[in-house]
Amino acid sequence: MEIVVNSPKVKYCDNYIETHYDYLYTKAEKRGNKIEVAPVTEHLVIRTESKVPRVGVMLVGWGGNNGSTFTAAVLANKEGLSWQTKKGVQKANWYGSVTQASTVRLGGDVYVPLGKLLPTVHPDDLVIDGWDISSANLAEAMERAQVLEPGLQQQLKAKMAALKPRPSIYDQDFIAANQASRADNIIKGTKLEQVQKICQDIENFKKKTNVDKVIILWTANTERFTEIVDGINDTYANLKLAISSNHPEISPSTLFAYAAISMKCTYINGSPQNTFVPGIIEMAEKNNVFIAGDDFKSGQTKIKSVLVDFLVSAGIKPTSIVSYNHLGNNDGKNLSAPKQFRSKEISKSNVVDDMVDSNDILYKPGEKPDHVVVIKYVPYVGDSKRAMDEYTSEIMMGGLNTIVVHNTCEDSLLATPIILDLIILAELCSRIHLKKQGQGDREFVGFHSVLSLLSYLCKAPLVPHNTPVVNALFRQRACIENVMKACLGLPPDSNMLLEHKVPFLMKDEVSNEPHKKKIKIQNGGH
Ligand SMILES: NC(=O)c1ccc[n+]([C@@H]2O[C@H](COP(=O)([O-])OP(=O)(O)OC[C@H]3O[C@@H](n4cnc5c(N)ncnc54)[C@H](O)[C@@H]3O)[C@@H](O)[C@H]2O)c1
Ligand SMILES: O=P([O-])([O-])O[C@@H]1[C@@H](O)[C@H](O)[C@@H](O)[C@H](O)[C@@H]1O
Repeated sequence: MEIVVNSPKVKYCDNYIETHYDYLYTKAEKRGNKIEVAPVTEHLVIRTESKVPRVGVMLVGWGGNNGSTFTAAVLANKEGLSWQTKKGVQKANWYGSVTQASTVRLGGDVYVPLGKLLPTVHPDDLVIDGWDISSANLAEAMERAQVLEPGLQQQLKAKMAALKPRPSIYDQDFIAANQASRADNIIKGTKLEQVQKICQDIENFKKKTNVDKVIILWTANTERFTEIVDGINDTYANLKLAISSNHPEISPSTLFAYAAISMKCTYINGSPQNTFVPGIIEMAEKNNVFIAGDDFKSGQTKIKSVLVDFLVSAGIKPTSIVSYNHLGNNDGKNLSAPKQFRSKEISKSNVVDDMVDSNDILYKPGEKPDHVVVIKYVPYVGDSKRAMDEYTSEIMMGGLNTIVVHNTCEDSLLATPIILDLIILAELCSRIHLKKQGQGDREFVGFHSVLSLLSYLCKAPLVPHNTPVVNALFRQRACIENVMKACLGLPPDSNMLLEHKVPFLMKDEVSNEPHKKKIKIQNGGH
């Protein structure tokens, strides 16, 4: 299925799609008791390279529940596998992926898969590799994860067994002590030597697979937060020196990010820790490399960013949010340690700030709902995360409304499609370049290195300095959809549907006779 835009503003060239796009937005400023508002139009030229490269993905934590499940899902979908379950035959699919299983309205009642709006990497074509502190091969990891049905695992076993994670950087100071028993596959040496080895691994992977681009994604365990120390990790130069001097406060995830950026590879953080210390952000900006994160937005938080948005935008005041969950996978085991839980608690707690701050009718300055996050490790339930949420809100005249949500799922089957979308959308963004119209031979430029367009997929979106954090889920999704439409010269869906409301815009013009309501009078009723 091919989308062809009929517009003088859209040019289909051999290697790219080019559009002349008027980007409209509004500037508003409070001045005393006045608010000054001005519509702004930026006349842009947007160029999207249409040749999709051969993409390699290197997962840090490849042998984990998410890493092994993602790899199995790519193979199972590529081979069109199906397997017997107690409810019948199940076929491989990408449910939960916004690029593969969600649609966007092009116009009228025509909907297309979001991932088909522009040329994007096909999941079947991804080449996967990675690192793990555990030496288990991917078949052993898949079995250990207890996520996928045996009928599927059996079909994948041989191929997965051939995949072996590369030795990784292990630092017991950053993840829970209970992870030490897994650490039998580590790179010895100083931090600089470890970074150099990671760079060699990336180079080796590129040569072995002949991929055009490599994206590196952290799906390893949650680390404790790194302390931001002036002179150590506060600038790119200091970070470089700190690594050379083997400073203990440089985490494995920051070392991976440093290596990735050194190799010009996009780096994505699927966990909540602050991998992106200021020195890394400066390094990414100076090297014009994408970084994105933090912490996959997969389940309980995703629902929260919809429910609170609904409540606040409906003028209802959430006053207490209690998010409890328990799970029994290794992620849960790692999070049972206080410092690692604290990283997750932070990323799960800030997700309502933008919605609360948007409504000063409900909330006084600085006022927030009570918000509690609880995570418990219960080995027996494995990857089947049980989440229970209670939302208490004030409604009018002193009324209270309490919403309780119970949500059970295989956590890794929620995170795996998020990993796919992060990879596909990050790669697409690397092929989009813009400039202002009328700038002649001025260079096209790409998005800012901090790829906030991926916020939809992250609990704690990393954004460029001094720019707003958006957590409301459908605003985040609209950002992705509308940027992709802009690359086709198409306007955002305003949802006004005036073509169905204003007679002279309606397809079959209707008479302007006032609409006579037929009111049935029954029993002389009033
Ligand atoms: N729904 C979800 O599963 C979900 C949602 C949001 C975030 N996350 C985050 O994703 C990450 C992975 O989740 P998971 O369920 O796959 O966990 P997991 O424990 O099953 O997998 C993590 C893997 O990372 C490995 N590892 C740990 N430190 C490493 C290092 N320094 N280098 C390389 N490998 C290392 C471990 O050996 C393990 O195999 C966690 O940080 C988790 O908090 C998961
Ligand atoms: O994405 P989400 O469901 O809000 O949050 C999840 C937590 O509830 C879970 O305890 C943790 O193990 C997962 O890594 C994930 O972060």
